[in-house]
Amino acid sequence: MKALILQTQRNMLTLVSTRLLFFVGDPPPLKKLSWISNAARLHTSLQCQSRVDRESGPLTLASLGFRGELEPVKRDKPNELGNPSSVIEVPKTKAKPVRSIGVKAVKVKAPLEIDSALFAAKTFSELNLPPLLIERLERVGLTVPTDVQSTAIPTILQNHDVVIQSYTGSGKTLAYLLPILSEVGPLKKKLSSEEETDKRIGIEAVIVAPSRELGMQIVREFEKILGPEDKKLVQQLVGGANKSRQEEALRKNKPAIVVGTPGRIAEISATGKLHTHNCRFLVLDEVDELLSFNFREDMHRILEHVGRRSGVEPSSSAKGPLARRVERQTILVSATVPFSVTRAARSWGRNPVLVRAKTVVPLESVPATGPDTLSVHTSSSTSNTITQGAVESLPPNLKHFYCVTRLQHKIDSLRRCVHALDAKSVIAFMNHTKRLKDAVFKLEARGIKAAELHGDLGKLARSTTLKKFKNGELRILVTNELSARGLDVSECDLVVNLDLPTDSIHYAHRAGRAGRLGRKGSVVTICEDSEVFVVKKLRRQLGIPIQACEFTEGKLIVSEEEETEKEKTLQRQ
Ligand SMILES: Nc1ncnc2c1ncn2[C@@H]1O[C@H](COP(=O)(O)OP(=O)(O)OP(=O)(O)O)[C@@H](O)[C@H]1O
Repeated sequence: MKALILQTQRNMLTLVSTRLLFFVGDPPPLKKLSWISNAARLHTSLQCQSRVDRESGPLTLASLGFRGELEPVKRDKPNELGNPSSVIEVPKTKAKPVRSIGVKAVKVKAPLEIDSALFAAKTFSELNLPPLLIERLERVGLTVPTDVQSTAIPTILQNHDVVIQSYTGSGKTLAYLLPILSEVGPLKKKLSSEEETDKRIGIEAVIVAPSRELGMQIVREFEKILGPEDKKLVQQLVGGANKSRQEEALRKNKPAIVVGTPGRIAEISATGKLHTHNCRFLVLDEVDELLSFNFREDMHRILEHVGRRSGVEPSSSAKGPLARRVERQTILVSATVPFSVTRAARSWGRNPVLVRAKTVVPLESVPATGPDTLSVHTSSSTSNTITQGAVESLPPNLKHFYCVTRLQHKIDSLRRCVHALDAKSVIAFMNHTKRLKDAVFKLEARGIKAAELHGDLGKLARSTTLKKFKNGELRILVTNELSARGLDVSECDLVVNLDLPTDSIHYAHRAGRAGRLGRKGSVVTICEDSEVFVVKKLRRQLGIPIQACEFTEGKLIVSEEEETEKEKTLQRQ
């Protein structure tokens, strides 16, 4: 009996520890228990290290380490950002202190004062980037940073662990890529000879993305700046590609930066062919997606083997390279930052800060409790708070519509929609992979060049289709959730939901494929009559106008909507 009780207690401890590893989601299913017990053992040692000292003062220019030339400008003069004052007042949050095992109770802080003029850089050269890097940026026509870049770059250069949240297509990739290139590789800042002799070996930056397409896109962004002469500094480690060739390239080229998908990075890391103990930067792009259950095991390996968490001393029992690990800077990026990300960032980083467009706030001033998903089935009383992130993830120039049609007429509605809006480059989202082919067939039969893109296709087919779409050889890309995250096709001017997204976060990421970097774009949801209530719920959750429309005689006609009593009541709740 005693043995049975002891065993039960042990099992319970294992489950509790595992939940704390990622601070997200529901407990894993029983079939994962063997992994869980290993993870729990590891976690027990980590838990002791996870308490980090937090500086108690507010985040100021000085705390970010900026020099005199960036001192605050006069308060009463409008600054270059158009703010009435040069100081951004971050409102006091109403969050209560959080108490959860493994996460330190969070104190609500007084309003912060951060100099916004600092983040109003008009050129990349004002951002303290090395001259060689500026030269390369100019060579490819990049001279003016976006808001999120002018905020994130100096913050990352000051070694802060950061969460970068900014709407889709606002340039988050360069926001972390440039500070990395100013510290790693041939374009970096010139170091003193003393520092230069302290040569590091192995990988210095690991960038993780949830899909091959996004991984490859990030690699291309690096290569664009590095040029043919230095492009071997970066190695892609995406799934679906030849693993032996990737391993060979690691051995031969000795890259300093790797970009890949969690599965492939974890796989090669487990073979001992990827040396990441000296890694200084760990970037999780689309972090909220990477925290999903699908990636847990691989992410766990990556988080444990890439450098050492900031503020955590190597454990006394660690031997060999483990004992000599370099402290890493953790950078988490997404247009949507649910509570799971805030919690994870607090646990993995030292004094992490949240960069949101033109502002920087300590993460501890941001609430970290609440549901992690924005399902359209959540009650409307909670939806207001939980969807704040989704609203901020939408590009301001997008127009949102919905049109009602019968299921069998959806493709016809899509054709009319494309013609009425004269859209040149369209991404149409569906939920079921098997139906994509049929939709493409119907579109082609109507004389529209279209192709399908989904995860069941081979790597070559995926990249060929994407290339054709980017080149303008295809007018409509019919796809599933695979393309909702990170895909950057600057010409895309229309996103169509042929099936409804599951929640407002998915709506936001799908919508964000259009209207990139300040361009105009439209999002049209084609739904059945019985689905209109879901669209209205999304509209309420996101706080954006999604107007009812129809397409008649080649024109988009926006209809006036009468709010029913029932809707008004729902809205008041
Ligand atoms: N400062 C800049 N000047 C000109 N173009 C830029 C600049 N910064 C980024 N871009 C371009 O803007 C496009 C969108 O950038 P990026 O893909 O990084 O956006 P994002 O915020 O990561 O979007 P998502 O959330 O959808 O992943 C890219 O084509 C990129 O090359």
